[in-house]
Amino acid sequence: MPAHDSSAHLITHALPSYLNPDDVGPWGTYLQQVDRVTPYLGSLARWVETLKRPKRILIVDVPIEMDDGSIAHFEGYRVQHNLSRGPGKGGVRFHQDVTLSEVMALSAWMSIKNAAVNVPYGGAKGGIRVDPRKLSKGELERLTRRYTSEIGLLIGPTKDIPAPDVNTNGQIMAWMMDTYSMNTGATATGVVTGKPVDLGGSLGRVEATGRGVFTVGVEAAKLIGLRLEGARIAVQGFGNVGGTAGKLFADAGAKVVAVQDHTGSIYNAQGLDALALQEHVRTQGGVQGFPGAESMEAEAFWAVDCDILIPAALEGQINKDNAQRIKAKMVIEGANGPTTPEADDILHDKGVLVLPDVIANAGGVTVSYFEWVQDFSSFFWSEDEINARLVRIMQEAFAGVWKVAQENKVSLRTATFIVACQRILHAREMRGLYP
Ligand SMILES: NC(=O)C1=CN([C@@H]2O[C@H](COP(=O)(O)OP(=O)(O)OC[C@H]3O[C@@H](n4cnc5c(N)ncnc54)[C@H](O)[C@@H]3O)[C@@H](O)[C@H]2O)C=CC1
Ligand SMILES: O=C(O)CCC(=O)C(=O)O
Repeated sequence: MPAHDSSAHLITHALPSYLNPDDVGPWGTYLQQVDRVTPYLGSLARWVETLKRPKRILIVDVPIEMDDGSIAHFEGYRVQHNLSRGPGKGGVRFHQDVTLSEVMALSAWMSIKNAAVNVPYGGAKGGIRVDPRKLSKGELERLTRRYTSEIGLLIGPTKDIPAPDVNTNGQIMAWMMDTYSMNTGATATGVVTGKPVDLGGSLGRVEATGRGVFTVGVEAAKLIGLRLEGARIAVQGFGNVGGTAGKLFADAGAKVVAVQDHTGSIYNAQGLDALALQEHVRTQGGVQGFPGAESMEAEAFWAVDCDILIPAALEGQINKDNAQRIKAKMVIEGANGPTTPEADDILHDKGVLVLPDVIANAGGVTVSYFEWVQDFSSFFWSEDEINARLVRIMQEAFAGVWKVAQENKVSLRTATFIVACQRILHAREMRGLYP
């Protein structure tokens, strides 16, 4: 039901019909997170409604010719949640379960994340409801190009800059950059990030999100006295984010004991060879059948004996049904929105430290920012320089959030929202409302 301002003011807060305040999916999770931060926003709280309404939502029909000559239609989205701090920024997801509610939530978490690490962007996200594994390479390219043209009125190097997310990669970004450039008549490398290095991509971007997850994990482990040497790690999702994070923790002396992905769940108490597992996933499409591991039931994964749990797949994976069984001392959210608010409370009561997505997985967009800056200046940095700057930004942002959490006696998630929402709403207040 739309909420009306019952006062005598002319202005109402009636919600647009497409926004459901009782959403039980990712958007609902995000709304609850905003409600939790509102008491800490002081006078900026009067602007908080801005965060509950995406600025722009574009829904597009994406028709393509399939290899068999038939015409298939796919539903695509680009949502710009908030543009107060700069152009929209956020990835594009190709997945069979993509919904508008999900893309809205993902775009909102981008606004929070970009403000939390202080990169000069608003938040945006896109997606197509499609299982890309069912498409040929030609169909995938046609889908990507048609989608890029359809959202072409919103994106651009100074307007909104897409990047990879689930099931999208450097090749998809190359097609997006090429399509946008052809449509506008000039090569525009800065229209997307996460491109191949030969096309204006940045060294270190592929590993950046996982490296950021590792960096905040190391910082938090020091703060709670958790030794990484020999620490047992469980990872859900062994793609770009989970695979890199797992490998970096293993390189630091930890043991990756359990991994779950869309093909199955595997376990080895002595530790899995993370590099070999990455290669297995690359060639076999998933963790199933990895030599030297036993398979386990999907539900048993959540109760596995471990010190650190890294959800790095999809939203809502840690919920009221499995949170109680989690044995880890620390959860590092590589995925966006992997923990529901009920599960957050259960983990808090159990004394499990949760490093929230909006800071823990911000390494990807941080190096995307570096890529965008390098594209504008056509001057490219070394990988060492990129990694050093990434680690510094992640460490400083995390230390700031930790301090706010201690001072206000709130979770790291609410602390990150406090820092980020203050930045976003202060920018809104300073810019004002009128052209
Ligand atoms: N790629 C990036 O730079 C960033 C990604 N993220 C988030 O990290 C998460 C993973 O993204 P990527 O690694 O980029 O995607 P990816 O496509 O490389 O990997 C996704 C992984 O999730 C697994 N997965 C999918 N459905 C699953 C299910 N039902 N159960 C268990 N596992 C499942 C897949 O098997 C795969 O291992 C997403 O939530 C994404 O939004 C966050 C920040 C940046
Ligand atoms: O690199 C980017 O611009 C955004 C990556 C992304 O989609 C995310 O952080 O969730």
